[in-house]
Amino acid sequence: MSAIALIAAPRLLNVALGPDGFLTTETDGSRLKAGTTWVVGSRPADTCHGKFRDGAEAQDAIGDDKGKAFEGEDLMNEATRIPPAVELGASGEEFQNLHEFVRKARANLNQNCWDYIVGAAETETTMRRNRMALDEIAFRPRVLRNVTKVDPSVELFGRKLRLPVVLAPVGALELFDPGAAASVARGVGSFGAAHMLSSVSEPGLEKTAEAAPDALRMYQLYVRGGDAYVEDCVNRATACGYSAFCLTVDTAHYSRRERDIAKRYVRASRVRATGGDFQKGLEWRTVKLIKDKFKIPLVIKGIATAEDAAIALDHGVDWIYVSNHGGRQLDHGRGAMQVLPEVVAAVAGRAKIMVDGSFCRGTDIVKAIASGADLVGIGRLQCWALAAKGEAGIVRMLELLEDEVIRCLGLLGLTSFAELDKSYLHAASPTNLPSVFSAFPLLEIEPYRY
Ligand SMILES: Cc1cc2nc3c(=O)[nH]c(=O)nc-3n(C[C@H](O)[C@H](O)[C@H](O)COP(=O)(O)O)c2cc1C
Repeated sequence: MSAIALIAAPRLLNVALGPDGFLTTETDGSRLKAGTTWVVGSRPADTCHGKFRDGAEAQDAIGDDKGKAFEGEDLMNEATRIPPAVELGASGEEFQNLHEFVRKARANLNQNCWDYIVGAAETETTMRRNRMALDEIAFRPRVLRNVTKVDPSVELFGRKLRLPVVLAPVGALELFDPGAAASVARGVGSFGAAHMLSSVSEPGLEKTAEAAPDALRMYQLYVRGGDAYVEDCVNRATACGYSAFCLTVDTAHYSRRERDIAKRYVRASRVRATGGDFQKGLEWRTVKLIKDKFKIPLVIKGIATAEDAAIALDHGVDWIYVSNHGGRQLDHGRGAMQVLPEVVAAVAGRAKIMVDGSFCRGTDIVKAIASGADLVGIGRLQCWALAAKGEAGIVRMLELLEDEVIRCLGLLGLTSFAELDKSYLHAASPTNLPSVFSAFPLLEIEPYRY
């Protein structure tokens, strides 16, 4: 029996899924009464797989069987699908808003690890433009449409994802959690989103695959060796069941991270890094080599112009990843959401598109998909969630993003991403100054300077 949380008015009960498919209270084993509202975390009653270790199993148990399981009990009538007001803020979950991960991460991390997450290149202008570009988009909602049931899932790589979200490649995740990328991949797998493993994060390609064999995993490489090295990496990724191979191409030179320089601090993994000249010397020839020799879908991460998107298409690249590395590489670049429209136009449906850069809220994800992206990368927010609560933090972060996305789509008058397009967006003036935290106005982080 799998336990989930039940809210009946303000009383919190534990309920379990019995072998007959009915939900029963754990205290006395009685079946739930008609009209009882139950939720898992902050999510509506009919998407309760988040609490289960194995999302697929739970979806089978509850999602698919719900007609039979709840017939006669009237639990799944239209009225009870909508979570009650008491659910938000009273579900017993430790993290109820996304900004709570940031606050907890700040408390858990030392200054060097904290700066590694929040910092960017030089004046950190590109990073702030990422946020500004998102804030410069407003919604045009439609009303009086039945949005009782909103499904934010999408199909990619031949499988269903609960959200169009990939946890972006992040190096040195071991600074935030001992399980590092394995914890992230497991969390992503149990939730049902996608993960991209960085070649410079522990525990590495094979061990991360072993930790989350069923998760939708992609592998991102910094090219720090010759052709044989690249080919070996593609072979290993393919053998370990990664669904795509990614080259990050916006890191020809490592940027000036002035927070670190000011402290005279160099991260241990940077001291150990070798092969920087291969990164500097990288050319389209390597893209051609991979496409000519291998079948695995290829992602190019760090595309920032329509011109380079077009060259990538000429090389048969499968995914264009619009990114400026979270503003951590070239300073004074454009915000990712300023770049996305010209890339979408150049690609014209001939490849899939990922985008990242300051995506921290459900509304951000909806804006990207409305603008033509297929998958949205989450960078810093992933680090904060991992530093706050490890694997469980990753799952909870995704649950909260899902909750925000469902509410956003519903309030736009939409029941799925398939119905979303640019007509739901409008140019707008931002209302606040952008910063690495400005998606979370309730957050107070003690200011500091170097
Ligand atoms: C701490 C940290 C480490 C990162 N390491 C990598 C990496 O190893 N490879 C890579 O392609 N991108 C790396 N990135 C960039 C992310 O993949 C992503 O492009 C960026 O974080 C998105 O912006 P956001 O953090 O504002 O969401 C890193 C980002 C952060 C915050």
